[in-house]
Amino acid sequence: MFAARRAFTSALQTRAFSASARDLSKVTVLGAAGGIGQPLSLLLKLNPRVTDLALYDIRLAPGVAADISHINTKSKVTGYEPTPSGLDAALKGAEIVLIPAGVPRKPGMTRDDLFNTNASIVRDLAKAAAKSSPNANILVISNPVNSTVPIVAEVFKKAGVYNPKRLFGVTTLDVVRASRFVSELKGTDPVDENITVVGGHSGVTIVPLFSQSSHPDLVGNAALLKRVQFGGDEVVQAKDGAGSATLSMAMAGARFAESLLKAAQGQKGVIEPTFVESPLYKDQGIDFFASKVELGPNGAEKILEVGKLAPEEEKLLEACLADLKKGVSFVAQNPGN
Ligand SMILES: NC(=O)C1=CN([C@@H]2O[C@H](COP(=O)(O)OP(=O)(O)OC[C@H]3O[C@@H](n4cnc5c(N)ncnc54)[C@H](O)[C@@H]3O)[C@@H](O)[C@H]2O)C=CC1
Ligand SMILES: O=C([O-])CC(=O)C(=O)O
Repeated sequence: MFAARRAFTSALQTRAFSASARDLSKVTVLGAAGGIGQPLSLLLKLNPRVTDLALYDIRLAPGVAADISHINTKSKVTGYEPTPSGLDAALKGAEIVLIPAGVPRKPGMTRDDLFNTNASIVRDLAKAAAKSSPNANILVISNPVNSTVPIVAEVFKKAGVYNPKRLFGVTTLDVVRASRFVSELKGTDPVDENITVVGGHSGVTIVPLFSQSSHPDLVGNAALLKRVQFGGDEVVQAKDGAGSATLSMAMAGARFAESLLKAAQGQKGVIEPTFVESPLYKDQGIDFFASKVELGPNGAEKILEVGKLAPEEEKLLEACLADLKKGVSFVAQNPGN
C-alpha cells in the first residue's frame, strides 16, 4: 500500500519535475538594446516557451526590459546592469544565449571589416558565458559569423567547457531570404518554400541549393543567387549608413531560438540549417560549416550531409569552401585574444 503510494507520488513528482523542467526556459540576449536586440527581445517575449527573459547590454537594457515587461504574456523579463555581476546574473541558468552584440556594417564595408571590433566583444561575452552558463546553447549573430563562432569555440575550449553540439552561428536569415525571394518569383507562399542554404554567412560562402527545392529550374538564376548571397548588402545600402538588417534578423533569430526550444521540449524532426562545428569538410581544414542540422535536447543532434548537387551548385560550393579556408587563416592570424 505504502509502496504503491510512494510509487504514485514519485511518478507525480517525476511528472511535476519534467513538466517544470520543460516549462522553464530562460533565454538571455546579449546586446539586447541594439537594432536586432530590441525586436528580438520583443519576439521572445511573445513566445510562450520562454519563461524567463534576461536582457543585457552595455547600455539601456533595464529600460528595454521595463518596456517589454509590460506586454501581457506570462514570462518574467529582467534587464541587467552593465557590470560583470550583471552579466553573470543575466547568464546564470540560461538555456539559450543569443548574441547580437557588436557593431553593424556601413556601406562599402564587408562583414570581415567588423572583425577587429566585434571579435573582442564576442570573446569577452563568451568568457562570461563559459563561466556562468557553460551548458547553454550559444547562438552567435554578431558578424563576421564565419569568424565569431570559432572564437566562441576557442574561449569555451580554453575554459574546458566546450560542447560543439551547443554552439551555433545563426544563418537563418539566409534561409528566410531565400524562401521569400523564391516565393516572390514563383508567386507562392514563402511558408511553403523550404530552401536549404549551406556554407557560411557572407557573400559567396552563402550557397542556396535550389536543386533540392521544389524549383530546380532556379539553379543558374544569377539574379536570384546574387540576392540571396548579397541580401545583407541590399539592406546596408538602403539604410545608407544607419546599420544593417535588424528586423528581419530579429525574426530569424527568434525562429532559430523557437526551433531549439521545440526540439529541447521533445519535438522530433526539427531541422534548421546552421553554422556549426562540422565533420563535413574537416578533411579540407574547414572546421565550421553550415548545413541542415537536426536539433534535439542535446542541441545539434545530427549534422546532415549536403546531399546531391547540380553541377552549378558544385562550383558554388567550391568557391564557398575556398573562402571559408581563407577565413580559417584569418582567425588564426587575428585570434582576438
Ligand atoms: N547573423 C546574421 O545573419 C546577422 C548579423 N548581424 C550582426 O549583428 C550585430 C548587431 O547588429 P545591430 O543590432 O544592428 O547593431 P547595433 O549597433 O544596433 O546593436 C548592437 C548592440 O550591442 C551592444 N553592445 C556592444 N558591445 C557590447 C558588449 N560588450 N556587451 C553587450 N552589448 C554590447 C550595443 O550597445 C548595441 O546595443 C552586428 O555585428 C551585425 O553585423 C546583423 C544582421 C544579420
Ligand atoms: O549584411 C550585414 O552586414 C548583416 C547581415 O549579416 C545580413 O543582413 O545578412
